[in-house]
Amino acid sequence: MHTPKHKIAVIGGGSWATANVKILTDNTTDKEIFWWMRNAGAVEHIHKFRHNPNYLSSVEIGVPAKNVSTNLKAIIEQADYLLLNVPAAFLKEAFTGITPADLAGKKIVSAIKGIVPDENQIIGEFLNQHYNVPFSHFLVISGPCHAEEVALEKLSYLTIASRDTALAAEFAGMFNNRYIKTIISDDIYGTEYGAVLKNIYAIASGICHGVGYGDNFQAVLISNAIRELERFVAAVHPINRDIKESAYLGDLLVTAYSQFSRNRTFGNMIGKGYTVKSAQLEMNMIAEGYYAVNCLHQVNKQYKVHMPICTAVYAILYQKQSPALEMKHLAEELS
Ligand SMILES: NC(=O)C1=CN([C@@H]2O[C@H](COP(=O)(O)OP(=O)(O)OC[C@H]3O[C@@H](n4cnc5c(N)ncnc54)[C@H](OP(=O)(O)O)[C@@H]3O)[C@@H](O)[C@H]2O)C=CC1
Ligand SMILES: O=C(CO)COP(=O)(O)O
Repeated sequence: MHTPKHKIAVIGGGSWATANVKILTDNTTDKEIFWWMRNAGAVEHIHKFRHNPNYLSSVEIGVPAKNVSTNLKAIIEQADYLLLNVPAAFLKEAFTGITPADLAGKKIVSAIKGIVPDENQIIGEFLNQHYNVPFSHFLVISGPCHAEEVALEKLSYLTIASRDTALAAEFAGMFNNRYIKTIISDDIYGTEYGAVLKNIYAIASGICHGVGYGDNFQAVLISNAIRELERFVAAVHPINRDIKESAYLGDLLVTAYSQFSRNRTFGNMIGKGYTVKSAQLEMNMIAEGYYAVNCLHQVNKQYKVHMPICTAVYAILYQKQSPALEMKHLAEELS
């Protein structure tokens, strides 16, 4: 019987997990794909109809039915690579019952763009400290890429970062395909934090739009956002990086401007006067920046970086400050 060279388990059942299953399937190198999600009804639907009923439902699923399951431990056991797509706020819950021994020797790729609440850790730090995952086995996937455009096979560029760039290149070889190009990086901290921050700036962008600012102001907001992002990642992990690369600036631009962005959509609703709860219910998808801005507020107590945009978003979402007034104050600070 043929034994595939690599076995990759996609963990999570939302839009990005579904897009990643498609990307991996459309790469034709020798590998076996497994897929875990918590929703038993969705698993049953995929077994029968080969489509995820709840997210990117047009995508045909090429993973064999026997490899799609709600049993996380069993899925992890069979794989050598785990590709994490569970929103950061629910990662601890998803990993209930999983031990460091279960993850021993696994190579773990995070496609999550968030911070684990309460721990206030990005995913690499969280897995390292709570599950003994060595950084040499940890990779990050990021860059400007919306799941909806993957479903349409629109050309996209994703950055794969790891301290071990040979490992990043190995994974890239199983991931790139005719519409996905991959870029290799060794900047895991900058890549993770850059993705976390751009979600918060996309919320700010949506709020500005919601309260009535136009394209002219939004351009100034985003110019300031990239400088704020650069200051923060330089404080956390000072290396020589070009902030104009697509994993940083590119992801900020797509999220701040795209019609597909969950974070921008959420911010727009807040700007228009929705409460956080009603905006979340209306969207039915996860805006990571909402959780992240609270965690970042805690993390930045240590670094004390000047972050007026994050501070304004925090004040609006967590201190019930008026979006219009906060944006008016922020506008006085921008240049
Ligand atoms: N969508 C995109 O284009 C991209 C997303 N990402 C990142 O991927 C990650 C996943 O986001 P995405 O796929 O978009 O999310 P979606 O909003 O599409 O899906 C949300 C996922 O979270 C699960 N979920 C919701 N509530 C809970 C809960 N209380 N406990 C456990 N799980 C829950 C849902 O499970 P269920 O369906 O069972 O409720 C579903 O699988 C995020 O970090 C995001 O930033 C990164 C790049 C692009
Ligand atoms: O990370 C993304 C695009 O690169 C997705 O952003 P949203 O979660 O705001 O849709």
